[in-house]
Amino acid sequence: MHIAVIGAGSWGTAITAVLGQKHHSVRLWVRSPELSRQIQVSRENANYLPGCKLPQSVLITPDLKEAAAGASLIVLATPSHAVRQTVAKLSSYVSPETILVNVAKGLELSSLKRLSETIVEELPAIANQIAILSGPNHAEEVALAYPTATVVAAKSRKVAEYIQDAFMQPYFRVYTNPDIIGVELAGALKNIIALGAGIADGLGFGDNAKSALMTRGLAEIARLGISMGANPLTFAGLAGIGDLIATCTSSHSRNRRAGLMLASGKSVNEIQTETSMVVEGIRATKAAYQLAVKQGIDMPITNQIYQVLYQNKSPKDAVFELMTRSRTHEVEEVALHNSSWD
Ligand SMILES: NC(=O)C1=CN([C@@H]2O[C@H](COP(=O)(O)OP(=O)(O)OC[C@H]3O[C@@H](n4cnc5c(N)ncnc54)[C@H](O)[C@@H]3O)[C@@H](O)[C@H]2O)C=CC1
Ligand SMILES: O=C(CO)COP(=O)(O)O
Repeated sequence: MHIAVIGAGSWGTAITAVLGQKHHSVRLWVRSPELSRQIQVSRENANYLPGCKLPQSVLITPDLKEAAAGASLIVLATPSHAVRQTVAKLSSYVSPETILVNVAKGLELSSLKRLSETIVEELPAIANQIAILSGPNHAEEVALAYPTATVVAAKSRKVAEYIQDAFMQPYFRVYTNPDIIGVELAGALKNIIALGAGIADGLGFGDNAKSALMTRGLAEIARLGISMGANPLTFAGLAGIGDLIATCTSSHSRNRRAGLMLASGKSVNEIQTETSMVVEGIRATKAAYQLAVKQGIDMPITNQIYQVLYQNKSPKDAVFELMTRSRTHEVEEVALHNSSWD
């Protein structure tokens, strides 16, 4: 099996280590020729994941053709904003048998499409071989071979199981799920709530606030997801609550860290300038805000974070507005009709 990993940020590098320990033919595409040379020599990506040694067998290259041509499995590990353009460049190296798994978490801002939808548009010939891998997976911990679990979602069970087998390691356990919509939306939208978790921590709130934010955050993620065709149970799984717990509580989370910076009064521009790594939640908040309007779905936390990011609202005012909204039920009206109070 020849595997290409496209993108050498933290996650692409950690995934290359996982796959390189198991497979002989793994190629890593690095956008910057200079960084590619450095990794080739040191076997380590000092810019994005220092300390993670890549096996000698892994080929490191800045040449997309050399990485991807002839690959039976392509792992797409760029940030979400680069997915469409990267896939378009890959199209000449994809064969009718190629399987592609996207590991970026986000939405396309210009179209509000899920990333798998944009990939299918660019690679219609392999539409049924496109999958998503998502879950509570910080690259820093995967690099240390700490026990980790994740989910691969694909239309076809055969494709999902092919990817499951390719990735499975004693420290990296992969589950399958046919719900691409749910897995993909859960991964993209949890980053918004992670910004909120950072804000809550930065303002000095306690466990009650964090717990309420995560629980009600998941409720609005699920509400939007279900309106778009997701399976509600996916949000109770690794890609849903699992990823939300990891990202809202971890010191590794870039989105949570960005939330801390927002609480300290920094603007979005300042945060993006000071952070060399991608903070997906900043774009995801704008996309989800627009999607919620389009779908007619109430997403109060997303709405407040949107105002903090893009309309200069103070985090404290956002918290006050969330806490003093008009009273509501915990469970959706439609579900209340099926439950048992009188
Ligand atoms: N870091 C992590 O632990 C995890 C990250 N992810 C997701 O994986 C995706 C990639 O994240 P990271 O590897 O963490 O990013 P990173 O911030 O560590 O690195 C970003 C990488 O993207 C490259 N890049 C930036 N703009 C590009 C463009 N226009 N075209 C091609 N490449 C470009 C950079 O050169 C760099 O290699 C994100 O969607 C992230 O949410 C998912 C799970 C875990
Ligand atoms: O999705 C991720 C880990 O699963 C990465 O995003 P954060 O760094 O914000 O947690």
